[in-house]
Amino acid sequence: MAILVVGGAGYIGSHTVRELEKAGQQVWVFDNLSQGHAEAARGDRLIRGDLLDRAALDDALRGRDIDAVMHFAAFASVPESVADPAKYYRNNVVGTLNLLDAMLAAGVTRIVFSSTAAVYGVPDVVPISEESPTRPINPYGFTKLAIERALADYAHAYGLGYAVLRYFNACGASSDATIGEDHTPETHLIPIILQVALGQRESLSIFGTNYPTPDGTCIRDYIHVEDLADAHVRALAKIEPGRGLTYNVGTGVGASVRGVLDAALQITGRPIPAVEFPRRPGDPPALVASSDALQRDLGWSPRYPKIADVIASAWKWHSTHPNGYRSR
Ligand SMILES: NC(=O)c1ccc[n+]([C@@H]2O[C@H](COP(=O)([O-])OP(=O)(O)OC[C@H]3O[C@@H](n4cnc5c(N)ncnc54)[C@H](O)[C@@H]3O)[C@@H](O)[C@H]2O)c1
Ligand SMILES: O=c1ccn([C@@H]2O[C@H](COP(=O)(O)OP(=O)(O)O[C@H]3O[C@H](CO)[C@@H](O)[C@H](O)[C@H]3O)[C@@H](O)[C@H]2O)c(=O)[nH]1
Repeated sequence: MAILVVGGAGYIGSHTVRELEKAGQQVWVFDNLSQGHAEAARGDRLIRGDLLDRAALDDALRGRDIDAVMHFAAFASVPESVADPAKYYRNNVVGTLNLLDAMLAAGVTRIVFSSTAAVYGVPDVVPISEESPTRPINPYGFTKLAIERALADYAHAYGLGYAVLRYFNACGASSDATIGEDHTPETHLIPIILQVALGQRESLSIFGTNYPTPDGTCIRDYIHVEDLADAHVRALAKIEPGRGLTYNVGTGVGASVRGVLDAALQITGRPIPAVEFPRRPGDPPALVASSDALQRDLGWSPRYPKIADVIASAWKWHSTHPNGYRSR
């Protein structure tokens, strides 16, 4: 198959490109490099373009016999979406509708879409199954839920086939540590903790210590980026025209902010000072996935179920690339 990976120069997209190539697929990357890195994408297969530019999308999809799209391109920071929702609705919703329309015009009928645990808001029950109510508590989550709805309607009306993957917290790096996480500015917990361990930041700010969790800090389900990539390859193979699949992707095990910090202290053997701060707007107390459906239907299981292994993988990348892709 020929697959257009939109946002394929970014963190999760670039790892999925590798997994697709391992599976023998022909891959093209479409990315505006606003967050992504040319070094993370296959140079000769990188098409520089923007989701908001319909002509660029038409060009990318036509003439390459594209069979399917994997769509990673979005803005993805919860606090930023609270501060600047317009930026999120424009890129994540308008941009994606542009892509769907370009796909229909080019006769491309299969898409895997990066959704998020943020569609659940504050869940009634943890672990969260796909049937849990979707009630986002931040604009980022609403942008992803809006596209989930559009995909269902496009499937019904136009015969689009899709898989929605609701990722929990992506982390880690490729097993050979040649590609990994490099966001500017970095907002994610694990890279920030490792930057403190490397002496690049003075301390970790712990956002909220009075949540209704055992140690008072937020709990998240940290899913390794290669496990996410594997889920994409499996989901793509199951897509059928006019039908939609929706799966959570997580380990089923939660780790608190303090728990992640303790594991990082052990793995790095370095001092990691931490300072307590008030809660960050838009953060639910606990998000942990039930991925039973993904395991049952697609035969998927996480290769990195333990937080210590995830942090060790991230540490291998960050300690060998202290300045991300600029370290080369
Ligand atoms: N990182 C996580 O923990 C996480 C969790 C759940 C869902 N997601 C979703 O997964 C996807 C990928 O996340 P990531 O962490 O790899 O992010 P990322 O920022 O590393 O990758 C996104 C890529 O999309 C590109 N992009 C953004 N807007 C674009 C546009 N208008 N036109 C063309 N390219 C554009 C960026 O340059 C970047 O390369 C996102 O959709 C995100 O919402 C991420
Ligand atoms: O310096 C920091 C950074 C984060 N946190 C906390 O650590 C947890 C994880 O935060 P972060 O790594 O920023 O991820 P989330 O806000 O949980 O969001 C990620 O995970 C979501 C799915 O759960 C995705 O949708 C988002 O795109 C992705 O950024 C949260 O409780 C934060 O409050 C801190 O205490 N200090």
